[in-house]
Amino acid sequence: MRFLTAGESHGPKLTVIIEGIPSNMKLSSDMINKEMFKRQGGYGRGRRMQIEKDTVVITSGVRHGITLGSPITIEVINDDHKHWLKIMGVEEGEEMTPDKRKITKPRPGHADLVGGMKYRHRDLRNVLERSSARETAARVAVGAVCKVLLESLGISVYSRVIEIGGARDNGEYTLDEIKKKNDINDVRCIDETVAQMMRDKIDEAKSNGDSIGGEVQVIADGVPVGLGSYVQYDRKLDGKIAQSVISINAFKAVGFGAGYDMKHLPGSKVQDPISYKEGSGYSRMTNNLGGFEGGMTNGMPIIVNAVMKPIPTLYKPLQSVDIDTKEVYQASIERSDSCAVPAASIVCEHAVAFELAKEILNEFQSNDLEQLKESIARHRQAILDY
Ligand SMILES: Cc1cc2nc3c(=O)[nH]c(=O)nc-3n(C[C@H](O)[C@H](O)[C@H](O)COP(=O)(O)O)c2cc1C
Ligand SMILES: C=C(O[C@@H]1CC(C(=O)O)=C[C@@H](OP(=O)(O)O)[C@H]1O)C(=O)O
Repeated sequence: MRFLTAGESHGPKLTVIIEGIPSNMKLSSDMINKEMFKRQGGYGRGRRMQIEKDTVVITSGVRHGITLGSPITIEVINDDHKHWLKIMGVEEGEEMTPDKRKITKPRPGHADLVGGMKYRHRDLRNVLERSSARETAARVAVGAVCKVLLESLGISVYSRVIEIGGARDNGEYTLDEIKKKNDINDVRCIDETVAQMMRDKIDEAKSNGDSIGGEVQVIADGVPVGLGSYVQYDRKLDGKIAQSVISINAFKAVGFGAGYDMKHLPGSKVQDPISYKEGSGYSRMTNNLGGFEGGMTNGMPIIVNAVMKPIPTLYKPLQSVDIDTKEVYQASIERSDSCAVPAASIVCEHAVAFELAKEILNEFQSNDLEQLKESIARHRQAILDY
């Protein structure tokens, strides 16, 4: 399975083509929209999210609510586009007046300056339009399709926010609690007291003209044993997931299970002892490794923790240099998110869902959904019998 997204942040729409989803799977725009809605929300987002109503249109690969096995095309309209017609210059006969409208002031922490140098753009809007995290809406649409597939195979993927700007939810929860409570509030944090501390941190950053980041957690449950492989570096599934997560705008660190804490723990507190029970087979007595051994899933829930940096665009000006005049200036802005960690946790969840679905479709016969289910059921049985 593969996908490609296209579209500028303030262009008419985002488009994504997904190839490789099996035939005969139920799929509707509503199934995707419920995930899109979750990404759009979240405490700390800026005015843009009040303009957009992220709903998808499926324009290929589905008939009468059933996938055909052919490429699925999904479109997400940018409602904000109507305010940017002249600047985007996509209207028939619409002339650009580059001198007035071009962006020559790169924002620190964005792709602006390096992107301009690399693609030889003197108008940095040509970089920022595509480097914007608007693209993550398309990635959630893909992940939503993957989640429908995974659910039909008994695999659930969900996420929550663990920390924002130092306010951390250290609660120990069962998988069931996390699954049930992962959408309880606008910061996606299970502990209500910590959730309020997170909102306060966001408000504080905003009123200081600053921004904050945080940490999210994605969990995947019901994953078959043995996805990924130790035999070649680029077949290790934890590596693929890490790449996918770090490719999300502003994600700077990723860990599995005890992750970053492993640096100060002894081996006896990190490796997960193996147990065996007639009828349910092998298991691990703990899950410090987050469901991976040797780049392969070991049957324990996959636990991915990831850190998002603070939003780079700040109301409090940061120094930069104009690429035309070479003059130093203080970058200021009109609108931006001050924290997008809750929204980004949804993006992360969908990135992991994509990697899992892709790996499964790679590993098992999968032209048609029933064929895939049978193939996975046989595999699960063989693992039990081992
Ligand atoms: C959901 C989401 C929303 C974001 N919103 C903004 C924003 O409003 N303003 C901003 O400057 N950066 C925002 N970002 C982060 C930038 O897109 C990102 O930092 C930038 O493209 C540079 O990429 P890098 O941080 O991965 O190097 C957002 C990221 C995500 C995931
Ligand atoms: C549009 C989205 O996020 C945008 C990501 C973003 C950035 O620089 O990454 C900047 C902001 O856009 P604008 O400059 O239009 O206000 C965010 O709103 C979205 O998440 O759908």
